[in-house]
Amino acid sequence: MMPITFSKNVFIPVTNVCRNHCAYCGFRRNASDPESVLMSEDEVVSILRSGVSAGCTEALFTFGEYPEEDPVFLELLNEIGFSSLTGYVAHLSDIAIRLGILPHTNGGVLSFDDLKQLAPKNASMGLMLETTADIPAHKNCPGKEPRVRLEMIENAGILRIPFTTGILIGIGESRDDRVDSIQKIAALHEKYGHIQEVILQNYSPKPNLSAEAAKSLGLCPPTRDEMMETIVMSREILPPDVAIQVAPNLIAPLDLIRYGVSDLGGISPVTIDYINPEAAWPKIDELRTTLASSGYEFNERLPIHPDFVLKGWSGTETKELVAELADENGYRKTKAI
Ligand SMILES: O=c1nc2n(C[C@H](O)[C@H](O)[C@H](O)CO)c3cc(O)ccc3cc-2c(=O)[nH]1
Ligand SMILES: C[C@H]1O[C@@H](n2cnc3c(N)ncnc32)[C@H](O)[C@@H]1O
Ligand code: MET
Ligand code: SF4
Repeated sequence: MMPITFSKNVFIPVTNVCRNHCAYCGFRRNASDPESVLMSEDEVVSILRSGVSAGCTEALFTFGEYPEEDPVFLELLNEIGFSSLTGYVAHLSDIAIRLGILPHTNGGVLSFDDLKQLAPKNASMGLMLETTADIPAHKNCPGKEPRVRLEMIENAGILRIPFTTGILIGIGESRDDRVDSIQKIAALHEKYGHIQEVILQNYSPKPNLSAEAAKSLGLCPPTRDEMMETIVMSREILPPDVAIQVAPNLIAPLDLIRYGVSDLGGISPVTIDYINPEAAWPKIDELRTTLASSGYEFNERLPIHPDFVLKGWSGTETKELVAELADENGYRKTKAI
């Protein structure tokens, strides 16, 4: 039986400033908001060090998309010596690699040149397609245009970046839209072979939007049955080498496995899920015990999936560290005691 996989990560929310205004997002802030954040190098280093001490292999750099479009943010970035957020994230990635933890960047849409700059410093990267439908929740979100997202996923293929994408379920899309989104991902994978996993993420309501407002925008958390149906549909469309991931802090994963879920994503013993801060991480040992009682092995992987480790696809500057952290099958090497 195929093992269920996960990675041990630390979440680094470099900035919550973002040019998009996704209605479902509780993470985003305006640059002028007192709660807006641009993490300092010292803050990032301290999280990276805690991650390394806890045995994590993944530094998940997640942030708002092109916040530099706001002059207030650009000023803050300039003050710390950078002219682009990509430049700053590249610098932080260098530090992560030096400390012994592998970058996986998901900061929304990036231009071809920005992707090219970050690719060598990342074990893998990600961008959720979200949906190919034109939905009210994506009003005022230039970076959530399906065309723009599909183009970046294609660019990642051209650059041979091991890639994570997926769809967000319950944001106003129809069943047919879900099928269309998964078909578009499958078509890109057929062309480039770079999709390592597809996340089926259930929309989870945030306190900054009233239930009424959410409803009027078409936002509605999917039922468990809808999730199962989407897993079955995705498993039929995607080739078997693409893993299907659900987030174990957003949905109980056990009985979803027999429908096709094979990965539980990044789980952190150190940081919270800054995108879904209300949803605590399950304990890795408890998950392992529950899975074992149903006959499943729970194997730790790196942010880059085993097949891609074996194919040697990780960013050039991460290769040495990947070789150090992976075993001969591409999984996380069990540490010598
Ligand atoms: O903790 C989270 N991790 C998220 N991750 C991280 C993910 O769980 C793992 O880090 C990847 O499987 C790589 O190991 C994402 C990664 C992507 O590339 C794209 C989207 C996401 C979304 C989330 C998320 O909402 N919360
Ligand atoms: C990083 C990814 O997090 C997802 N994301 C953003 N907001 C929410 C939410 N309320 N519930 C679940 N997932 C969310 C999006 O799919 C984004 O691309
Ligand atoms: N801003 C990026 C995106 O939506 C990643 C983080 S979302 C909270 O794609
Ligand atoms: S989901 Fe990502 S792109 Fe959308 S507003 Fe939030 S941070 Fe920005």
